[in-house]
Amino acid sequence: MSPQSTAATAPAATAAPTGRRTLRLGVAGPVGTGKSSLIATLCRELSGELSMAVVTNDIYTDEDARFLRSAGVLPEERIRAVETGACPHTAIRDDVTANLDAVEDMEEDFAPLDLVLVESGGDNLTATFSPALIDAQIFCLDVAGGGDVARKGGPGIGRADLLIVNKSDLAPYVGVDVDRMVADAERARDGRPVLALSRTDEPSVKALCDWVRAVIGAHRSGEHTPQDPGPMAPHSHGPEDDGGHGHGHGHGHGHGH
Ligand SMILES: Nc1nc2c(ncn2[C@@H]2O[C@H](COP(=O)(O)OP(=O)(O)OP(=O)(O)O)[C@@H](O)[C@H]2O)c(=O)[nH]1
Repeated sequence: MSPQSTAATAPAATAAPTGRRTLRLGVAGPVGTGKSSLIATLCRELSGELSMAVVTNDIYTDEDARFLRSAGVLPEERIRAVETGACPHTAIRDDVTANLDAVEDMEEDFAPLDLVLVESGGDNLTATFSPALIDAQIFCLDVAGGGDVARKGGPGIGRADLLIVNKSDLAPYVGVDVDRMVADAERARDGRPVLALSRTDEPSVKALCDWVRAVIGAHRSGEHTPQDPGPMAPHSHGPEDDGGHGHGHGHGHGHGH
């Protein structure tokens, strides 16, 4: 793989003097699907064997970073917040400068890092990371969003490196057939992996960790190629979307959640 070779503005992931190469892994998905919890789980499970850091994105707050710090899953200084001040997808796709700065700072401050997790602010079904920012990405849905969501497709569902169907423990309470939701998602993904996850289901947590380890291995050996799932669908903001705070980039979302 040639990491970030697609973007002149994106230098290759910092090759630490030891030769270890950091995997930059994005986690995107609609609001409340469990992105922060998934990242907390990964930190809890993997920080004993990997050197890790986290960059969170929120529109106006550092709430996700505070949640992760209070969870005590990593030393506080390894968790940093980027306040996007605009739609989350802007900072992970259109102008990734603030995130790239944060990721590079982390890689420099804690070299050698094995894994930097970048959490997108909760957005809609079409928000994905630019390969100028990350090497691989997880897209996170949950059963509470409804069993039909996986069928709706879109770049994250269709082409993220891993699709998570999260909170599988809640499926009986929300009338969702997890196996069917996973099968629908697999159909939309041309063989790319789908994982039903619950933080309370150990085998699923282990499968998630194994996937991350495998991507790190492939990244190091040059077998992993960052994919661009594709851009946002064209869209436009109505005044009610704007909430009076002025996005300034003239579009809106079809929130799918
Ligand atoms: N039952 C259950 N609840 C979960 C699971 N994972 C996360 N949650 C809950 O789902 C809610 C949202 O989780 P978060 O991790 O904050 O979701 P998020 O996607 O980071 O949310 P935003 O940052 O607001 O977009 C919280 O109440 C979590 O405790 C899970 O595996 N099972």
